[in-house]
Amino acid sequence: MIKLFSAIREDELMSLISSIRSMRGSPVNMTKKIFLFTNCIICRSAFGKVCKDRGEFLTTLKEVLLLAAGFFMADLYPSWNLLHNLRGEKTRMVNAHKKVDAVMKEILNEHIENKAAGKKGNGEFGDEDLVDVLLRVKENVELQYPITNDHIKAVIFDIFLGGTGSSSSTIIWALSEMIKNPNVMIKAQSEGLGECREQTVIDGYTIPLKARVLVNAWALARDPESWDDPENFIPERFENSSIDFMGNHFQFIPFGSGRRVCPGLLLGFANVIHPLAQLLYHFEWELPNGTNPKDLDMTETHGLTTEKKENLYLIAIDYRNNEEF
Ligand code: HEM
Repeated sequence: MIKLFSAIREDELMSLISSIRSMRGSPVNMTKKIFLFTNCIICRSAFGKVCKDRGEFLTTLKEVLLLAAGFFMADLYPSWNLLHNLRGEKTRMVNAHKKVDAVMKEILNEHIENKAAGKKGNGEFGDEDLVDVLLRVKENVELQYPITNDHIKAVIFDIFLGGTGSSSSTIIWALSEMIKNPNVMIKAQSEGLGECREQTVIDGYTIPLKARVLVNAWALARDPESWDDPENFIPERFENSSIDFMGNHFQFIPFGSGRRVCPGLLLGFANVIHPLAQLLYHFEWELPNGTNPKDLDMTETHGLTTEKKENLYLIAIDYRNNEEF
């Protein structure tokens, strides 16, 4: 499946490289470009095409990413109704939900109509896409818990949400770290490139039934007991190391671990590694206005994915203009 989508990745990558090339040395808002890029890959892979009114929908998607994991007083005191809309969060959530639901409904209805008109599948290659498969399962398979259109809309949105920001912010952080650590960039370029089900006691702490447990993956990856010089970007630390990102080594779990491990792990990996390698292969990168890489703002935002707060603007210097992909 991941291989099947490689044609889509290549196509989007080619457009990305050409559009950066066309900027001819002017600053490029890489944050925006890469977010659109990963979203196109996800939409084309899962739903057969990019969605209509994409600009507005992506703004809503960003709002949802922020709202879904922001800090709200009402989470601490859920029975205090007054707190629920203290700073307008509830209104923002309801509005965002309405917009998202309208887009999901449109995707779903289009699939239902195409099916009724006899189309075999809505995938880019004429076969079934994810929504077609879910609709088929809904209609033809006897399930203990039948799925409804609302479930399908929720899955589509999960894919949008899980697949877009996660991959794009990984690329943006990797580019930003490499701008700050030019030796790593040069090296890379020269290489060519839960929820608790039963009461448990862990380490003397009682985890009550149904407690919401959040594993602090950020702290694990920065634990000086597991990592030398953990605050610094030293990708070489993974060379000749048995630790990988598949969820088996608890010092490093960027995709989570266990039964709730990221189901998009392989797709996410493919969506990050190849584009990043191509961006490094085709261009030299500089900060605009002669900014010193050491001064690049690396402030993080709070949200479902940890985005870089300030957009990353870069100047691409085209040094492989005529070479093939
Ligand atoms: C670099 C890219 C990605 C990263 C770093 C990432 C990371 C994660 C993490 C940390 C989780 C939580 C795991 C846990 O709770 O233990 C997760 C869950 C999830 N991810 Fe990803 N992800 C990426 C790409 C994707 C893609 C491409 C998709 C889908 C197309 C996706 C869909 C999901 C979904 C649906 C879940 C929820 C799974 C569940 O709760 O059962 N992710 N991801």
